[in-house]
Amino acid sequence: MVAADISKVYPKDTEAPAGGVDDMTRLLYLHEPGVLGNIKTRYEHNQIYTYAGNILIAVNPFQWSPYLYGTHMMEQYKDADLGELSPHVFAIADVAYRAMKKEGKSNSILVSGESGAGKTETIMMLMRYLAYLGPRSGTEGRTVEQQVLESNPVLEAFGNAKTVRNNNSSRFGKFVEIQFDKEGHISGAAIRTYLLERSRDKERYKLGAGPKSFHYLNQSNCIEVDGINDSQEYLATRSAMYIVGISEEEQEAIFRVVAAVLHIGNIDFDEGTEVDSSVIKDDKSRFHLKTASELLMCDCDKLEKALITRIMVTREGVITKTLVPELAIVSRDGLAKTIYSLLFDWIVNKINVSIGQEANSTQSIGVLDICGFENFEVNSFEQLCINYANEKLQEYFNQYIFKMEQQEYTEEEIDWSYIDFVDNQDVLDLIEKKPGGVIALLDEAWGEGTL
Ligand SMILES: Nc1ncnc2c1ncn2[C@@H]1O[C@H](COP(=O)(O)OP(=O)(O)OP(=O)(O)O)[C@@H](O)[C@H]1O
Repeated sequence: MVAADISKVYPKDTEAPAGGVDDMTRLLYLHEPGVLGNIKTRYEHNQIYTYAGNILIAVNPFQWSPYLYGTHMMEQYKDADLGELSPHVFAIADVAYRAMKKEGKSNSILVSGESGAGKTETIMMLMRYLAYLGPRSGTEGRTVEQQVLESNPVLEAFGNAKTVRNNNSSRFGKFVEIQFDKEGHISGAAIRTYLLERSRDKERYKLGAGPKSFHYLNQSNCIEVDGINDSQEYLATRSAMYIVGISEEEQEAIFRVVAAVLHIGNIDFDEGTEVDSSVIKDDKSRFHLKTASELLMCDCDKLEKALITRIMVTREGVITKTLVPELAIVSRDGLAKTIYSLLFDWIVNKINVSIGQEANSTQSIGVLDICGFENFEVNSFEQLCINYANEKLQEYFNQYIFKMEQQEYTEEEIDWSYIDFVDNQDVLDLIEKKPGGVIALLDEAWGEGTL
């Protein structure tokens, strides 16, 4: 028996159906325990999807159910109104597709959730269903949906990493735009990526010493992952690269760049003889510097200079400043990250050329895959960017779901009780508002050369 203050107890709907309700708006009491309880009840009845109005909540079942996503299911959801059948990801795609056709306007579906929640799988289902609704007309061979799906292994090979939560976690945001012609048939697709997390936990590329010997790979002490066979993954990546049209020569260049990034990470510095300066630490570091420059086909001396100095543009003119070893490391890591993300952008561009983007497309359905909020023990600039992006999405959600709806009720003089929601305007002001906002402070630090 527990004694509790009545004001702190949430009421329970004693007459709620045993299997829960398929739309949260039908809950008698709409509070957090009620919402979570409903999701749990449904999950126990093998229902992983639940609506909250026109938003779909999905619980990752971690077990495959072919029945749930088969052609038979697709046939049922085609042209069915939202809410007519059990909640399903196909229903969301169907609404977006029909609205696009009816209004002749593009639509977007936002898929959000924390790492491992099932975003990537959900997006695959959305694409399969859209390809089912509007197959590309008059073309032979692979469908756009197939091509977009085939590009996944390549994107994953360069954009994913193992995290504590997910062995194959996407470390980038993705916006897949499926383009349609006037008849509603798929006419092309484009993949846009953003917010790539660039921090990453063999003889031709001088990688003989193995992953343990590379600073960028040995930080986590996790070199092998159960159930993942690196040589098989490598072969799969190579064949996926051929499929998306990356030639043998280009693949060779890609691996050269990746190897160069690893070698750059192993260049260490010592204090130089001049004040606030640094030099390449020893022969080992010099070997990595030389190998990196060979792989990148650039001048070794110029690469060295780029690492241990910084060029600053001031009102008085351009100044070359030497860097202390700690700052040379920052500059080294910055260079490695930039090279890696440019490589990733290049690969994405290559994939888009191969899929065939329609330049004059007027209607499309975009599917946005974005990591949910992140809060690690040590958070970096990348977490700030991800969390800021999520705050912006939350603002959009608040704007559309709460503020506008409530405004409409007021205007139409409908009797309603105000729903309390957490307005995140303060957080956004903190980041955006000038002066004093985080962005303004970062700008200033950048200008002064302290960043
Ligand atoms: N609808 C589903 N049915 C069955 N299994 C699923 C489903 N959704 C996700 N999973 C399982 O959960 C795993 C993680 O899902 P997924 O990779 O889609 O997560 P994510 O949200 O994209 O993660 P991250 O943000 O870290 O990339 C998948 O590899 C798959 O095994």
